[in-house]
Amino acid sequence: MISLKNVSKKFSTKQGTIVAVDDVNLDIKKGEIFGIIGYSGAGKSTMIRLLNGLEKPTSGQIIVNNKEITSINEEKLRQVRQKVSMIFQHFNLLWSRTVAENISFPLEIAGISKVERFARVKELLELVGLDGRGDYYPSQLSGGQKQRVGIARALANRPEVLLCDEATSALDPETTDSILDLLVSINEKLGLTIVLITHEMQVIQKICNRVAVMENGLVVEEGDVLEVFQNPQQAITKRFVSQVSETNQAKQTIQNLGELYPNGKLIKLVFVGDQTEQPILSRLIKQFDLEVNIVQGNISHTKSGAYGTLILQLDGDAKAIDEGIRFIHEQKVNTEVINND
Ligand SMILES: Nc1ncnc2c1ncn2[C@@H]1O[C@H](COP(=O)(O)OP(=O)(O)OP(=O)(O)O)[C@@H](O)[C@H]1O
Repeated sequence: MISLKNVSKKFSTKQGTIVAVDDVNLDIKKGEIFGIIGYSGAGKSTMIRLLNGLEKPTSGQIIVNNKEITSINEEKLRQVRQKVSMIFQHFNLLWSRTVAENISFPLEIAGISKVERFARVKELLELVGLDGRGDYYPSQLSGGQKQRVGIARALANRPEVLLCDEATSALDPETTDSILDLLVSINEKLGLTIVLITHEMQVIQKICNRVAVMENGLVVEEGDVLEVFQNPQQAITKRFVSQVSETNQAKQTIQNLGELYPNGKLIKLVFVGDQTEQPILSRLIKQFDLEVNIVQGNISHTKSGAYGTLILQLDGDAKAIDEGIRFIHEQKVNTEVINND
């Protein structure tokens, strides 16, 4: 659906050249929800602007829907862009127009007749859960409802790709969840390809099939969300994953336990899918002469399956601890010793 081949984007500034996107290769498949995560300045906005043709790459190729958008003329680019829509962090609604008129706006530009526009707006209001709100003004709506208008407007011309630019960053957690649910439902109902940029791993965890992690313009890690959660490779990815799997309180507990039990070992187990149902812990306690304290445990649900972490403190003699850890390894559970103190 979308392919980036050795794409770089450089900006010349008074301070010198900034490489906002650095030799990126990506393939985004039709119908998937693909997330791009990174901290501020990583290059996410530039990436999304490259995908909708608002920026031209300094080098490399971008293929959207079988069209190489870096070399086509303005007219052809406009045709491709009609199939690529976007929603924004601050909604970008027209405040002097009603909800229905906002949604209708791209249809007017496309020259759709009034009767057809009316029918399509009605359909879209239902799709995004805003039935009966067509005559409201944006200022009369909550943040989540404003984003629903943004989504309806973006879908008006039946795009094939929806780009989401930090679409839930201005919303509270509960509203974020409802907007993410809506994105999943339209992805499934309409077969729409969704590309989102975010700095929140919760968003990736909840709705994405695959993720690319960006740092300093580079895609430093990419893969299936469940795999990335299970086995993050880069330091930055580990930080993002821990945003979801470890609370600050638990980090504090780990530190405290490290001080309280200087001879023990703290280990983190990562379970995926069926492993979350195995009685590994009870077998560990029965088979080895170990004191086992549970420091923290949770199960997160990603779009592709369950993922759980369990932090244990193992106390006993060094041999028993090593054997216990070896036993867990043998169960093919990803194990990491957090401290050796
Ligand atoms: N038009 C521009 N001119 C000069 N530098 C730019 C321009 N656009 C982006 N940059 C620089 O490119 C780098 C990447 O910026 P970008 O906005 O893509 O990152 P980001 O990950 O989206 O961060 P944020 O979430 O803060 O927007 C930054 O160093 C930024 O200052």
